[in-house]
Amino acid sequence: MTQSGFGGEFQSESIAGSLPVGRNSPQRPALGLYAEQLSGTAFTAPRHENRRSWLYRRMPSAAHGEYRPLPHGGLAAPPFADGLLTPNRLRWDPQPLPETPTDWLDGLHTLAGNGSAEEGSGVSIHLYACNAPMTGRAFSSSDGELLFVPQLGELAITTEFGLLHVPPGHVALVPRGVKLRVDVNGPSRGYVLENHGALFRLPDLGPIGANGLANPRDFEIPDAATEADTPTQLLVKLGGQLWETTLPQSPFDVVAWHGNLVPWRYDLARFNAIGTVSFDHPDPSIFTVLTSPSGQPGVANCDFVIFPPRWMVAEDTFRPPWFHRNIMSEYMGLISGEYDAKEGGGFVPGGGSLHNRMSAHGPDAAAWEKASHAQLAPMKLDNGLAFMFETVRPFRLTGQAAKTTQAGYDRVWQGFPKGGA
Ligand SMILES: O=C(O)Cc1cc(O)ccc1O
Ligand SMILES: [Fe+2]
Repeated sequence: MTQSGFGGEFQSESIAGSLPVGRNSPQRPALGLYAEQLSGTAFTAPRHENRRSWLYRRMPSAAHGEYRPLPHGGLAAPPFADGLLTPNRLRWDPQPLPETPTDWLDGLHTLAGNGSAEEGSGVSIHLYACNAPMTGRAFSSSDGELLFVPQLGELAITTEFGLLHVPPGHVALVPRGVKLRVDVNGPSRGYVLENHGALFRLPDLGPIGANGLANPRDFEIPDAATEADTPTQLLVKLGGQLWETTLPQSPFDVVAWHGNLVPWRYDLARFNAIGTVSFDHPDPSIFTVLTSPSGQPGVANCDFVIFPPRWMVAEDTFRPPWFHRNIMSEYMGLISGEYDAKEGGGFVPGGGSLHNRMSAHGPDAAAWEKASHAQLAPMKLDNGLAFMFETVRPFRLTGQAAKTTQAGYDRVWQGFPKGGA
């Protein structure tokens, strides 16, 4: 990957001279290629929000037959007509890995969602567990951009813009409508956040200054690459429903492209964590990697937040997350290691938890006990990488999610001694 940046103008050509210079749609593009625009925002979106790219390809995407609905079973898009909305604190074990060959798309199911994919608001949370490459098929979602958060196994995501290798500890984003194929080389598991709302961007830094958190130069952009022609089953998701059609050619036939709507990958180890050097536990917004604004100032449709390895130095402070009730809703996952608010077990890599709008949560009794009596020397938290999808709307669960919750999660907040005289 030769280019990096966030939201900038990029360009790539796999054959010299295939990218038009100084224009987008020449009368006859080089090599008999077809010029095609892909928009991520309305044509008339303000310039600082406007995202689109131009693709120069062997066959126009339009050259396909009728789509037919294809049952999948595990996928849905909000609003879920019968989705469970609950104030209960919920937690899930990691999904079991498949025992028979299962590719990424077959191993994908929707856990929760909010807003409306059709209205362009909210998010869906999908989980995947798979062990086989996607062979002879390609997928794209018309419902939203896809943020991949692998937990086990490296993903090789072939996209129309080129190839992304995404091991655990990295994340990747594929824009809405961009065709992709996910290949794996062993048991693989992870999380996918589908953003139905305003496109993810880097948060403003305010008084932090011009540098810090996720720095734009660390977002890596793929190089244009094409594949040999092979008949391909093309699957698109619209409103949670899969549709399929067969192409005589590979959809990964883009010889050159340019624009500011691109897939990228980001190594979470590059995140420059900022924290207190005096006292008190800062709000977790300090760890925002990406934000999708809701339209209301300062309120996110969705924030993608991480809890990376870092030094804890706060004096006279309860250092883990405090007890809280949050107007925003929090889905958390664990990529590796442990999470400092949960010392009592049960929140393990590949698992997840949900604390919906205003649900009381925070340290479990074991974490509270330990942190209340800990010697407050500077201490490196270096065993763990957790993340949070924090949204303005509460999550509704799919049927599959509601059926698979851990029993007895409420018990982690039992056994506190009563304070007061
Ligand atoms: O609930 C959680 O563990 C996530 C979280 C972490 C934190 O440091 C402060 C608030 C918060 O919701
Ligand atoms: Fe929380």
